[in-house]
Order: sequence, then structure tokens, then C-alpha cells
Amino acid sequence: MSHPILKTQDLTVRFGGHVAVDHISCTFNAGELTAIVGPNGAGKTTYFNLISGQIPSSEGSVALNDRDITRMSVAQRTHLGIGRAFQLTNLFPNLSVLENIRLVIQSKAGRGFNMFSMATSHDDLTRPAMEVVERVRLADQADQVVAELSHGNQRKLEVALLIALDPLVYMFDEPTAGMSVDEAPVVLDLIAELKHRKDRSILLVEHKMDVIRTLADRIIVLHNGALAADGDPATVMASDVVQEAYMGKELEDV
Ligand SMILES: Nc1ncnc2c1ncn2[C@@H]1O[C@H](COP(=O)(O)OP(=O)(O)OP(=O)(O)O)[C@@H](O)[C@H]1O
Repeated sequence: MSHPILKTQDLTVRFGGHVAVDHISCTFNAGELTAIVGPNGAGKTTYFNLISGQIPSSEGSVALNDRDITRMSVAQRTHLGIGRAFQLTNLFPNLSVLENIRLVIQSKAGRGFNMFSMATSHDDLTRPAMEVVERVRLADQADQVVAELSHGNQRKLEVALLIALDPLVYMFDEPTAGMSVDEAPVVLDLIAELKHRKDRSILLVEHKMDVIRTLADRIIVLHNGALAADGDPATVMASDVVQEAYMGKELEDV
């Protein structure tokens, strides 16, 4: 049964006189992938930043499994189960793909986040890390230093790190941006696989209509920082608010 995992209540942030996120109250359920859409400047990234703790809110609250996390740091939120892809990238650009994933697994296992404690004998960490590497089809790059990866493979690594972390709330911000048509399906398949985890909630900021159509169970629309629509994809996409909000803007295919 789907249950609420993440809740924002009247979540608001002001930059000077500008209200970038305006009293957004929304609940995100387990087993649900919610696409967050809206025109440029609508507040999508800022809403993400408030949920993951990148910026403090001016008003309102964020709760994870009914626990108030509004004043917690990014690290505390990550520990409790908020997982945002980019937070984890380039942790150690001079370490290999496998080593980076192993560090996340090590930290998740409660053994601290200490790269100096790494040793090849840590088979119990290397094996699950290698499984993740294979799952995201980075096996050929497992020993490659992260800084030298192609853009597409760096994006795959973002997803890999998140899978290794296995948070309660997966947050993806345009996960296939800048990827080639050959590379994007791997990432989309991985996100689709995550949907089988019925005890997790997935949030996805996305402009590409085909991606939304394939993955979303629900769409919320932000407009001028406020929640303008919320519902199943077919209903929301056909709504006046979406048609008016975009009017030939960047949401592809509307
Ligand atoms: N740190 C900041 N200081 C001042 N204004 C900001 C700051 N961050 C965001 N804004 C403003 O808040 C509004 C929302 O921006 P945000 O980046 O969240 O929109 P978005 O929906 O993610 O847009 P895009 O699709 O272009 O990424 C914009 O008007 C932006 O200029």
C-alpha cells in the first residue's frame, strides 16, 4: 500500500522581495514517481534545494516519514533518506568509479566515509559496488578515474551513487540532460527499475515529455513558485494551467 514518505507544508523561500517557492504543500507517496514540471524560473530547482537542504526555507516545513527535517543539514537529510543525485557527484574525482561507489556503500554500512580506510580486501564492499557498476553498465569504466569519464558516464555514475545509497526519496534533476540518444535509455531504464521498489518515492524534475510520459505516475506543475496543478499525467497535461503555462515554451511536445 502506498503511504506518504515526504511532505512539504507551506514551504516557502524568498530572495529579497522575490518569492521563488510560494507556500507549496505537497505529499509524496511510496511507490510513486512524481514528475515536477513548470516553465523556466517556475521554482523547480529551488523546491528541490529546499527539500534536500541546499538552502534554508523562509517559512513552512519539510517532513520525512513524519519527522521534521526542516532545519537539518544536507548531510543529516542524506543520512535519514533524502537522496539527490548531484549531491553525490564528484565526491572524489581522482578516485575510480568503483572506489566512489564503494565509499557510498561503506558510509551507508555505517563504517564512516573514510577513503583512507579503503583496501582491496574489503570484498564485502567491493562485491555490492561491482553489482551497482554492472547494473548501470559502467563495468568497462570501473577502474577509470571519475574526472576522466565522459559526460554521459558521469551522469550514469550519479545514478549509480544514488542506487548505492538507496535512499527513501530519490531526487533526479533532468537525469538525461546532455546525454546522447544511445546513453539516455540506460538511465531511464534504471529509474524505471527503481519504481518497482514500492517503499521508495521518486521525484523527477524533467522537461522532456517522452521521459515524463514513460515514467511519471503523477505530475505536479509549478508556476511562479506556486503549486499550479497536481494529478495523474493525462489529466494534468490536458489541463488549462499546463497549456497556458507553456504556450510553446520548453516542455517538449506539449
Ligand atoms: N539564490 C537565488 N537568489 C536569488 N534568486 C534566485 C536564487 N535561486 C533562484 N532564484 C530565482 O528563483 C526563481 C526560481 O528559480 P529556479 O531555478 O528554481 O527555477 P526552475 O523552475 O528550476 O527553472 P529552470 O527550469 O530554468 O531550471 C527564478 O526567478 C530565479 O531567478
